[in-house]
Amino acid sequence: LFFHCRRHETHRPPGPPGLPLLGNLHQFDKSAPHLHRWQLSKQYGSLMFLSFGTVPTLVVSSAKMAKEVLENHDLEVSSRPSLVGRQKMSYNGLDVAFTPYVVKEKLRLYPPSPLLVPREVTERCNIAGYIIEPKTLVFINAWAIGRDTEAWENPEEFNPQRFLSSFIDFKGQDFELIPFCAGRRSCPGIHMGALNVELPLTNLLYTFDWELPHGMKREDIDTDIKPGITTHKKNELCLMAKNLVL
Ligand code: HEM
Repeated sequence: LFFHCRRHETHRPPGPPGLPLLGNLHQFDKSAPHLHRWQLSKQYGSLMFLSFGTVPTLVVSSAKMAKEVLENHDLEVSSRPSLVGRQKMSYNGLDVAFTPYVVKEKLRLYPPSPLLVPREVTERCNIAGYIIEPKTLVFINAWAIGRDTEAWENPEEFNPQRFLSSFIDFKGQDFELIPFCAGRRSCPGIHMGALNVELPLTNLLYTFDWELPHGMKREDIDTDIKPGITTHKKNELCLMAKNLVL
């Protein structure tokens, strides 16, 4: 078994060294895994190898590599590990502001599921020259891809206007914006999900004028998120609804 593992190690993408049996589990940051893996990917590259105990894991952190995995290797990387079967998805997008551009910008910077839903490799495949073995878990880090400096200008800036002069959409064709992922296992509820964000939000904004509570300034609004599989605001945003438009 030892030699078997060593032989495959030479074909693996780069990644932080791990401990015997534990792999990289001891380095696992439960509170913000997408941030931790994004930081690691800056050191080890946008196709990075981790071991969670005995489970081999790939982390994809750039638009280019997401295209390679989800388009060129869509078939081999389209299974699901059984552990995620009952994960709940969140459709709460009510912390975003107006118009589809803003929805897109929100989905870029705060994807509802930052590490998307893990996949499992079923067939041995070559990704970017590396040999990836069956049973490897694949995480596509949508959080990192939304901040990919090769794909986005000033990626950390919340600037919905960037979509006014661009055709980039979240339908799974443009790999720099994949909150619903892409390929044959992408979200079948994409249209319902997007409408559930856009319609309530549009109605709320059309019907009321909104103000910050007395004494609160724009700069006081924080965008921190709670640790978890899906994105929830850490601190609630309280707004005052005024002037009902009849
Ligand atoms: C803003 C709302 C939503 C977001 C961001 C979202 C995101 C996702 C993501 C990232 C995946 C994994 C896709 C992949 O691995 O390629 C997924 C899968 C899935 N989603 Fe959604 N989703 C949303 C709403 C919905 C809704 C409204 C439904 C159903 C009415 C739905 C049903 C599903 C199902 C059944 C899968 C599993 C598909 C498969 O494994 O083949 N989603 N979703």
